[in-house]
Amino acid sequence: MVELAERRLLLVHAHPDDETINNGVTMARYVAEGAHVTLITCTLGEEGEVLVPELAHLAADQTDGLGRHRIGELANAMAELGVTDHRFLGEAGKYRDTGMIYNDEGNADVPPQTRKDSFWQADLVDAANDLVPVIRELRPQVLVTYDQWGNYGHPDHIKAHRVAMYAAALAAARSYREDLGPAWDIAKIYWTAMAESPMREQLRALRDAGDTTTFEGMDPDGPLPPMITPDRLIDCVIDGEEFLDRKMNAMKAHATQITVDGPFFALSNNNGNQIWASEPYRLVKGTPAPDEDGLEHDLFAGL
Ligand SMILES: CC(=O)N[C@H]1[C@@H](O[C@@H]2[C@H](O)[C@H](O)[C@@H](O)[C@H](O)[C@H]2O)O[C@H](CO)[C@@H](O)[C@@H]1O
Ligand SMILES: [Zn+2]
Repeated sequence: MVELAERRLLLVHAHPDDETINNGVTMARYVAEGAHVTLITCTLGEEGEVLVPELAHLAADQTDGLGRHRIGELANAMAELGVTDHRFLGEAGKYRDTGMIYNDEGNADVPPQTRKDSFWQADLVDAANDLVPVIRELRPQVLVTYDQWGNYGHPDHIKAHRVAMYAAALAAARSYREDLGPAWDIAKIYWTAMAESPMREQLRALRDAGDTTTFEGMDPDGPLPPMITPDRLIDCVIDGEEFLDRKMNAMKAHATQITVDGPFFALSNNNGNQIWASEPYRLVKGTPAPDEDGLEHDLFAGL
């Protein structure tokens, strides 16, 4: 078993706010347990919406200052979670937020009007070469990123997945780019996920409470969108009620993106603690080491 102090976790996300939404409890828990937690964020989120009226001028089609502003939001969110090592891929602003241009099931046919400096347009090898030295420097035992569809089809999420998975393979190749540091093979790779039954439970709670707008159109007993993973495909669940407050405060730090009356908080207002205090994962590389319930409850299990 890897000693607590020696445990190193690397997370690769597309925009500021994704890390907290998907893995806030996980990050806070491992920091509290003494692991080294590193977040790589691939873009500044320049094309995001601005939910704070007084900051509307920051929008991409106005002063285009949102990306710089979200650096501060991310720093505040990381302070809430206790994460001290958070970096931008390459450097802050190197890869620009592509914008919300949905892909059907991750097909890479994003419309040509995507900006040339967008993350989606970045050369995959060049972007991976910005991550390989970080992997070889940190030598993490565990990597977390999105699935092949970026979990919900956003092109920056899909690209972050591709860069993370490709960089993990390149970093492990002894003969690849010795100038980028000694090879390092990450033992376990997980894709962050949203599990079916907790989502159905929360949808039921919301609908029972009369909320028909949050996750509009999703029926607790009907078909769910592809972003929701069937329970049988979940390998690990990180629970942490004791870290939920930190996660919710970190979500609030991303004020231009997440409002307390929006869907992310609606569930917490309606007994949604379970959904936000429980973070599911799919193990895509490494040997599973499940507990008696058939699930892992530690990303470092078996190491
Ligand atoms: C969670 C996440 O990935 N957020 C992205 C996403 O934001 C969405 C986008 O602004 C869309 O226009 C809104 O309707 C939706 O509510 C938002 O979640 O895409 C942004 C632009 O690429 C990105 O900055 C943001 O971080
Ligand atoms: Zn995102």
